[in-house]
Amino acid sequence: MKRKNYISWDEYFMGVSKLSGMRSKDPSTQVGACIVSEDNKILSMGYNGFPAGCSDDEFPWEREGDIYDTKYAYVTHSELNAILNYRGGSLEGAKIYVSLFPCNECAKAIIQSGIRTIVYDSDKYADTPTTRASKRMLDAAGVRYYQYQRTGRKVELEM
Ligand SMILES: Nc1ccn([C@H]2C[C@H](O)[C@@H](COP(=O)(O)O)O2)c(=O)n1
Ligand SMILES: [Zn+2]
Repeated sequence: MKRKNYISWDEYFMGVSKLSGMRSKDPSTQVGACIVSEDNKILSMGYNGFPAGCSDDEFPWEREGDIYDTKYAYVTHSELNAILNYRGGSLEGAKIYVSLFPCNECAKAIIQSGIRTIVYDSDKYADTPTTRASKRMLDAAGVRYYQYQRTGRKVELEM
Protein backbone atom coordinates (compact mmCIF):
# COMPACT_ATOMS: atom_id res chain seq x y z
CA MET A 1 0.00 0.00 0.00
CA LYS A 2 1.36 3.48 -0.83
CA ARG A 3 2.29 5.84 1.99
CA LYS A 4 -0.37 8.44 2.80
CA ASN A 5 1.66 11.15 4.44
CA TYR A 6 3.16 12.60 1.27
CA ILE A 7 3.10 16.35 0.62
CA SER A 8 0.57 17.92 -1.77
CA TRP A 9 1.56 19.74 -4.97
CA ASP A 10 0.92 23.08 -3.29
CA GLU A 11 3.05 22.14 -0.26
CA TYR A 12 5.78 20.88 -2.57
CA PHE A 13 5.99 23.96 -4.76
CA MET A 14 5.49 26.50 -1.95
CA GLY A 15 8.22 24.62 -0.07
CA VAL A 16 10.56 24.92 -3.06
CA SER A 17 9.72 28.60 -3.36
CA LYS A 18 10.51 29.21 0.33
CA LEU A 19 13.74 27.24 0.07
CA SER A 20 14.72 29.44 -2.87
CA GLY A 21 13.92 32.54 -0.79
CA MET A 22 16.45 31.36 1.79
CA ARG A 23 19.17 32.30 -0.74
CA SER A 24 18.17 35.97 -0.49
CA LYS A 25 20.62 38.36 1.23
CA ASP A 26 17.85 40.89 1.95
CA PRO A 27 17.99 41.43 5.72
CA SER A 28 14.28 42.24 6.10
CA THR A 29 12.25 40.31 3.52
CA GLN A 30 13.32 37.14 1.75
CA VAL A 31 11.07 36.15 -1.15
CA GLY A 32 11.19 32.98 -3.23
CA ALA A 33 9.37 32.03 -6.42
CA CYS A 34 8.91 28.79 -8.29
CA ILE A 35 7.34 28.57 -11.76
CA VAL A 36 5.55 25.35 -12.59
CA SER A 37 4.04 24.02 -15.80
CA GLU A 38 0.36 23.11 -16.12
CA ASP A 39 1.37 19.48 -15.58
CA ASN A 40 3.34 20.22 -12.40
CA LYS A 41 6.90 20.26 -13.69
CA ILE A 42 9.25 22.87 -12.19
CA LEU A 43 10.35 25.29 -14.92
CA SER A 44 12.26 27.96 -13.04
CA MET A 45 13.03 29.48 -9.64
CA GLY A 46 14.14 32.80 -8.28
CA TYR A 47 14.67 34.93 -5.18
CA ASN A 48 15.11 38.62 -4.53
CA GLY A 49 18.62 39.92 -5.01
CA PHE A 50 20.85 42.28 -6.92
CA PRO A 51 21.54 41.74 -10.61
CA ALA A 52 24.66 39.89 -11.74
CA GLY A 53 27.78 41.98 -11.22
CA CYS A 54 26.19 44.11 -8.47
CA SER A 55 27.90 42.95 -5.31
CA ASP A 56 25.77 42.00 -2.29
CA ASP A 57 28.51 43.54 -0.18
CA GLU A 58 28.78 46.85 -2.02
CA PHE A 59 25.23 47.76 -3.01
CA PRO A 60 22.96 49.06 -0.23
CA TRP A 61 20.46 46.94 1.71
CA GLU A 62 18.95 50.00 3.44
CA ARG A 63 15.19 50.51 3.30
CA GLU A 64 15.19 54.25 3.93
CA GLY A 65 16.86 57.35 2.60
CA ASP A 66 17.45 58.65 -0.88
CA ILE A 67 16.28 55.96 -3.35
CA TYR A 68 19.83 55.86 -4.76
CA ASP A 69 21.06 54.68 -1.36
CA THR A 70 18.38 52.03 -0.81
CA LYS A 71 17.92 48.46 -2.02
CA TYR A 72 14.74 49.44 -3.87
CA ALA A 73 16.73 51.00 -6.71
CA TYR A 74 18.69 47.79 -7.32
CA VAL A 75 16.97 44.63 -6.17
CA THR A 76 15.38 42.29 -8.70
CA HIS A 77 12.26 40.69 -7.30
CA SER A 78 12.01 36.94 -6.97
CA GLU A 79 9.19 36.61 -9.51
CA LEU A 80 11.04 38.60 -12.16
CA ASN A 81 14.22 36.61 -11.50
CA ALA A 82 12.26 33.37 -11.91
CA ILE A 83 10.78 34.61 -15.21
CA LEU A 84 14.17 35.80 -16.48
CA ASN A 85 15.93 32.62 -15.33
CA TYR A 86 13.67 30.52 -17.54
CA ARG A 87 15.50 29.39 -20.64
CA GLY A 88 12.91 27.11 -22.15
CA GLY A 89 10.71 29.37 -24.32
CA SER A 90 7.10 30.08 -23.45
CA LEU A 91 5.59 30.28 -19.96
CA GLU A 92 2.07 30.32 -21.44
CA GLY A 93 -0.38 28.69 -19.00
CA ALA A 94 2.22 28.25 -16.24
CA LYS A 95 1.68 28.78 -12.49
CA ILE A 96 3.92 30.75 -10.13
CA TYR A 97 4.30 29.95 -6.45
CA VAL A 98 5.60 32.94 -4.53
CA SER A 99 6.09 33.53 -0.83
CA LEU A 100 4.86 37.17 -1.01
CA PHE A 101 2.08 38.59 -3.20
CA PRO A 102 3.59 40.06 -6.41
CA CYS A 103 4.03 43.83 -6.65
CA ASN A 104 2.70 45.84 -9.60
CA GLU A 105 5.96 45.57 -11.57
CA CYS A 106 6.07 41.80 -11.17
CA ALA A 107 2.37 41.60 -12.03
CA LYS A 108 3.14 43.24 -15.38
CA ALA A 109 5.91 40.69 -16.06
CA ILE A 110 3.68 37.80 -14.94
CA ILE A 111 0.85 38.90 -17.23
CA GLN A 112 3.11 39.50 -20.21
CA SER A 113 4.93 36.17 -19.78
CA GLY A 114 1.67 34.23 -20.06
CA ILE A 115 1.60 32.89 -16.50
CA ARG A 116 -2.07 32.30 -15.66
CA THR A 117 -2.10 31.35 -11.96
CA ILE A 118 -0.41 32.78 -8.87
CA VAL A 119 -0.25 30.91 -5.57
CA TYR A 120 1.03 33.20 -2.83
CA ASP A 121 1.66 32.87 0.89
CA SER A 122 2.09 36.21 2.67
CA ASP A 123 0.07 39.26 1.61
CA LYS A 124 1.67 41.58 4.15
CA TYR A 125 1.62 44.56 1.80
CA ALA A 126 -2.03 44.09 0.78
CA ASP A 127 -3.00 47.65 1.72
CA THR A 128 -0.25 49.37 -0.28
CA PRO A 129 -0.99 51.10 -3.59
CA THR A 130 1.46 48.82 -5.43
CA THR A 131 -0.28 45.64 -4.29
CA ARG A 132 -3.68 47.15 -5.04
CA ALA A 133 -2.47 48.13 -8.50
CA SER A 134 -1.09 44.63 -8.94
CA LYS A 135 -4.48 43.06 -8.16
CA ARG A 136 -6.21 45.55 -10.43
CA MET A 137 -4.04 44.50 -13.38
CA LEU A 138 -4.22 40.78 -12.58
CA ASP A 139 -8.02 40.97 -12.35
CA ALA A 140 -8.25 42.84 -15.65
CA ALA A 141 -5.95 40.34 -17.36
CA GLY A 142 -7.77 37.32 -15.94
CA VAL A 143 -4.78 35.96 -14.05
CA ARG A 144 -6.10 33.79 -11.25
CA TYR A 145 -4.57 34.04 -7.78
CA TYR A 146 -5.22 32.30 -4.51
CA GLN A 147 -3.56 32.17 -1.13
CA TYR A 148 -1.66 29.06 -0.17
CA GLN A 149 -3.51 27.22 2.60
CA ARG A 150 -0.95 26.52 5.29
CA THR A 151 -1.14 22.96 6.56
CA GLY A 152 0.96 23.42 9.70
CA ARG A 153 3.31 20.74 8.48
CA LYS A 154 6.91 21.43 9.50
CA VAL A 155 9.52 20.41 6.96
CA GLU A 156 12.93 19.75 8.41
CA LEU A 157 16.01 19.11 6.32
CA GLU A 158 19.23 17.77 7.71
CA MET A 159 22.10 19.10 5.64
N1 LIG B 1 6.50 40.22 -4.47
C1 LIG B 1 7.69 40.69 -4.05
C2 LIG B 1 7.76 41.78 -3.22
C3 LIG B 1 8.99 42.20 -2.78
N2 LIG B 1 10.10 41.55 -3.19
C4 LIG B 1 11.38 41.95 -2.62
C5 LIG B 1 11.90 43.32 -2.84
C6 LIG B 1 12.73 43.54 -1.60
O1 LIG B 1 14.00 42.89 -1.73
C7 LIG B 1 11.93 42.82 -0.53
C8 LIG B 1 10.94 43.72 0.19
O2 LIG B 1 11.64 44.43 1.15
P1 LIG B 1 10.89 45.23 2.34
O3 LIG B 1 10.26 46.44 1.73
O4 LIG B 1 9.87 44.30 2.95
O5 LIG B 1 12.00 45.57 3.29
O6 LIG B 1 11.24 41.81 -1.21
C9 LIG B 1 10.01 40.47 -4.01
O7 LIG B 1 11.04 39.84 -4.36
N3 LIG B 1 8.81 40.07 -4.45
ZN1 LIG C 1 7.81 42.64 -7.59
